[in-house]
Amino acid sequence: MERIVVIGANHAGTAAINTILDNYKDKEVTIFDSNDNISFLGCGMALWIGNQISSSEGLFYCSKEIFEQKGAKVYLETIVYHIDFDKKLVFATGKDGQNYQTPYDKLILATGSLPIAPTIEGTDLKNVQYVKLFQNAKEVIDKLHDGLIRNVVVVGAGYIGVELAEAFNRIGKKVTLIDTASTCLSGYYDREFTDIMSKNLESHGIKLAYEETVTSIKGIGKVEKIVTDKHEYPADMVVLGIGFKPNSQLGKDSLELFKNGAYLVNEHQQTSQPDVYAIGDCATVYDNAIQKTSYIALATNAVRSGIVAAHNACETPLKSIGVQGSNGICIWDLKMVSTGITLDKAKSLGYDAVATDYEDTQKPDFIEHDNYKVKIRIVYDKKTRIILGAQMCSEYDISMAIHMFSLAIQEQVTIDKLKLTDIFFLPHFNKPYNYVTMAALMAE
Ligand SMILES: Cc1cc2nc3c(=O)[nH]c(=O)nc-3n(C[C@H](O)[C@H](O)[C@H](O)COP(=O)(O)OP(=O)(O)OC[C@H]3O[C@@H](n4cnc5c(N)ncnc54)[C@H](O)[C@@H]3O)c2cc1C
Ligand SMILES: NC(=O)c1ccc[n+]([C@@H]2O[C@H](COP(=O)([O-])OP(=O)(O)OC[C@H]3O[C@@H](n4cnc5c(N)ncnc54)[C@H](O)[C@@H]3O)[C@@H](O)[C@H]2O)c1
Repeated sequence: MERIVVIGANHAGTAAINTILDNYKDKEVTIFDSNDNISFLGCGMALWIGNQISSSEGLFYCSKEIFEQKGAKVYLETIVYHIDFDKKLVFATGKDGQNYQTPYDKLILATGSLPIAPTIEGTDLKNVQYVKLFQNAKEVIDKLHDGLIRNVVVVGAGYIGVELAEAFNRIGKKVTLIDTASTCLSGYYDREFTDIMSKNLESHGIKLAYEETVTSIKGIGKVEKIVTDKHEYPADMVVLGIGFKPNSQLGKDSLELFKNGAYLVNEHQQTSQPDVYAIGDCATVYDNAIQKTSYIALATNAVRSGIVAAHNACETPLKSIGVQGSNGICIWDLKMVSTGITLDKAKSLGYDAVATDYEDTQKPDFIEHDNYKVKIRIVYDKKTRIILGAQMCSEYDISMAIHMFSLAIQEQVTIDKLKLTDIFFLPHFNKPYNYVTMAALMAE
């Protein structure tokens, strides 16, 4: 029986494991994960902290028991500390001290990512929190319950930072949001969109501290304030959300790596050793927007790469079709979605890129209720006309529309082709001259 070992059983690992166990009954699957839980949806953390959901119960969709019922051997709270890639052996130690030396025919690395730690004084103080694991969220919530936390400073105004700033504000904390960049969500949207989010955050009382670099975190035993190159802010809790780095410790000396340290994989999710696959946040993706290998840490990418690796590891050839980094955020009533690259990023990468913008209400004016404004930007290459990215925001749920742009980028569709694309009309949903068509028609 072919032996498949999977290291890491969160989103990427879970997708790979379920695909193997559900489709290939003739495989012996062994799973190691250092954590005591599987499949925690980090996206629920802000909802849980902000009291928008009553408990964390629904934030898991798989378990050790489910894998075991399907026939896998599962070792949780067991750290893999070494892999002998020549002898094809995985070395691990359990919480109880038990040692494992497990041979494999195929190995799937799903070790994910780690939060980036800033190299500043004070990160070891009490109440300086990273927010990645279920345990991190629980610790934050337990501390919030003791009533002594009033001022929360969130460092990093990316997706985690903005979502958590809202969550802390919702439960009555005084929140300061710091970023070195000149705006929030700068990796995902152009300024025309991020300004709307900044206004949204400010209007709810969140203090924005952009273009500031944290120089130290101060306190005696526990955090008391945070110092930047421009100001000081009182802080009873500091949350660090300045991005993820791939966790490629186990294979860094044996496998080829991308410039940020992620395992470099091909379209079959194979690393530089053909029997070793890497998936999710520890691996690269192929970014269709820029037609290059890249790194985009998202649960959706993790799941898809897990499915691809599982089939290939089980001798069913399957190619990854690449990703566009499609993403979304909802802060209070403001929904923002994007895919591909922003105009800023396109220009910085050397594209002769331009954007076409349009703003309108979602539905005809005679629809008097729930008829919100929608703002759209489509970024495209002036020479090739190929769509490079799209951004949308509204109080209306426009999220599904971004998927069309995701597919358009994947398939290298031009802005001109979009002009006359068949988009249906019904007043309950949209206008005959809808904003997607209008934005495309107005392209230079
Ligand atoms: C607060 C928050 C909100 C998020 N919201 C979203 C969202 O809304 N949408 C979205 O698409 N993405 C979101 N993400 C990102 C998403 O969670 C990650 O992209 C996803 O978790 C990646 O999955 P993964 O399985 O590749 O890696 P990870 O989730 O990092 O899992 C890696 C697993 O490997 C195990 N492991 C690591 N090293 C070892 C070892 N040596 N031995 C044994 N086990 C090991 C770890 O215990 C872990 O279980 C969010 C992340 C956070 C933190
Ligand atoms: N809604 C979602 O889809 C969602 C939600 C949460 C997280 N995620 C994903 O999880 C991953 C991690 O999220 P994240 O928010 O940590 O990363 P991110 O890349 O979204 O944001 C990091 C932010 O930190 C800032 N930054 C970097 N160094 C800094 C420093 N020294 N001081 C202050 N600011 C600094 C950056 O300018 C950026 O705004 C991302 O890939 C993200 O897309 C997605």
